[in-house]
Formats: sequence, C-alpha cells, structure tokens
Amino acid sequence: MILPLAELHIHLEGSLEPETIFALASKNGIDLPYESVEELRAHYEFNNLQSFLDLFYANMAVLRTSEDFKEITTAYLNRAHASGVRHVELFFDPQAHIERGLSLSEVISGIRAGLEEAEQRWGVTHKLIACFWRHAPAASAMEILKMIVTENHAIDGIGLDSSELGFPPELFEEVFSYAREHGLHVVAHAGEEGPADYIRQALDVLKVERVDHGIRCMDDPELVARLVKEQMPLTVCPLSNVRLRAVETLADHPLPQMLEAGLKVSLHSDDPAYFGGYLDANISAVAEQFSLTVSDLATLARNSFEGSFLDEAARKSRLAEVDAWLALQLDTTRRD
Ligand code: HPA
Ligand SMILES: [Zn+2]
Repeated sequence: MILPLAELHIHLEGSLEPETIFALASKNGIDLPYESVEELRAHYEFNNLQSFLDLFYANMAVLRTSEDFKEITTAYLNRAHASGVRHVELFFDPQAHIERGLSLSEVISGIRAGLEEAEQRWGVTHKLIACFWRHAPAASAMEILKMIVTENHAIDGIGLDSSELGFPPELFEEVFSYAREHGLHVVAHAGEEGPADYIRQALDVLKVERVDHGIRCMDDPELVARLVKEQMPLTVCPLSNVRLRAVETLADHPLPQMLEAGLKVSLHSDDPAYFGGYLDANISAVAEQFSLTVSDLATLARNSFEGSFLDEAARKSRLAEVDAWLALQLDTTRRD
C-alpha cells in the first residue's frame, strides 16, 4: 500500500515536461529557441524565483487549445496517481493564457475534462484554483475574477503567485474579499522568498485559509506561535525551495523545525517538471535527509488532507486510509 496524499500545491503549467513542450510546439507550429530537449533542460538552473518564472512563462506559451490543457492535466494526474495522490487541488495561471488569446472557458473546460476523467478512472478527487499574478496590477486579477463569478466558471478557489518580493499581499485585499464574498476558497503564496510579514498580511488582509510555502515564518517566533495556535495549513515544497535557492541545501531546509514547532505542514511538488520530481520524490528526499519515521510521514499525509478543501465525509475517509497505511507499516516493522 502506498502512502495516500493530498497534493495541494501544484501548478499545472509546472508539470509541463520538456518533451511535452517540444511535442506541443510542433503540433501548434511554434518555434522554440532550443534545438533539443537537452538544450532546453540545460536552462533548468535557477538563481532565484524570478529566474525560474521567466522560463516557466515562456515555456507555457506552447499551450494553445483546450485539448492541450486536457492532455497535460491527464499526464499530470497519471503521474500523481502513481505517487499516491488521492486528492489534488490544482493551480493554474489564467492571466498567462488569456494574454495569449485563449478564453477562460477553453482553459477551464480542458483542465476540468482531465480532472473528471481521472476521478472516474481512479477516484482521484479534485478542486481547481485560479492563481492571480502578484506582479500584475490587482485590477487585472479583479477583471478575471469578476468574469469567473459572473460567467459561473467551474473554479473552487483563488490563489496568488508569481514574483513575491516587492508585491505584498495587501495589494490584493479587494480581490480576495470579492472572492470570499462569492463563496470561493482563498489561498496565497507567502513567505517563499518574501518576509514573514507577507505571511501575516496574507492572514490578516487576505484572510487566507492556507498559506503556500510559508517557510519564512521561521524568522518570526511570534508568527510561528500564531500559525501553530490557528493550525494554519502550510504547503511546503522542499525540492522547489532548494532549486529556487530559498534554502541553500536540503539539509538546511526548516522542515524538521517546522514539524517540531507543531506547524500544520504538508509536502508538495510546486512545479515538478522543473524542480526534479513529483510528490513522491519530494517525500523520499526529505524522508532520507531527515530520517523521518513512518509516524512523521503519516502526520504529513494527515496534514495534507486536513489542509484540503474536501468535505468532512471525504476527508474522514482519506484520514482512515492514512491510519490504515500507518498500521500496516508498524505491523510490517514489528514482524521484521
Ligand atoms: O513557487 C512559485 N512561486 C510563485 N509563483 C509560482 N508559479 C509557479 N511556481 C511558483
Ligand atoms: Zn507555487
């Protein structure tokens, strides 16, 4: 039995593998500035968040049709299912695709078709979260959000992503309040590269239900105490943090201290095609680096379902699957 998990921090466009970028470019008649997959892959060395985002936004320009979105959603879910994912809350960047002339309906219908097929095939449940760019004006996010609400697009929540430094969450107060008033879930990237104060703003101004990354909270003991008290879910992405140099090496990652402090941490893959692995790779890397026990892994898995937007009944049944996994591991260890 594989450890059952909820993947709560995955950007669909970040699952676009180099081979798929080439295949879609060829299908859609787009010239890439690289001769080969290897040449493209050679650019996957990042100094910080921005150096990654520049390549990430350029590569996603190969997505041109609703079918493209369905194809990459299906490819991601095939891979995710194999790594134990039982529930996914998928991010996508509507502004990137609308800017290229696609309609919201084309993008969302393609993604939804892939999500629904995976649910029928494997029972992998899902939510879909539209992430707004913090480097773009809040008015652009608001315009799209209003379109989502008035045209009744199948979106479960909104998030906030892209360049963090210099773009504090408070710029998006009105956008988030409109989303909450219209029954959408709200999450935001905060404290990946940005300071602990951005996490505080995400809580106090945006009133988020979950913080994406959040690792910089460790600079601020008072904030840690509050996050523990509120049991605020933090979606931590270890391989992303290493590749974007938010931490120097995996050994320097604050995960053990975060768990020790009682923070509600779960592990996620962020942009798996860029950062060296899917959810299973993230989990094995930290399990090995920090000698995590099966109980630690069960806690991380439980936190992933507890931090999700699944309803009570579904969450309970997933938590029972985690308990069954742990019982099996402990039983096997005892018999060895
Ligand atoms: O790690 C990230 N941070 C901000 N924006 C993003 N968009 C994709 N991945 C990321
Ligand atoms: Zn992210």
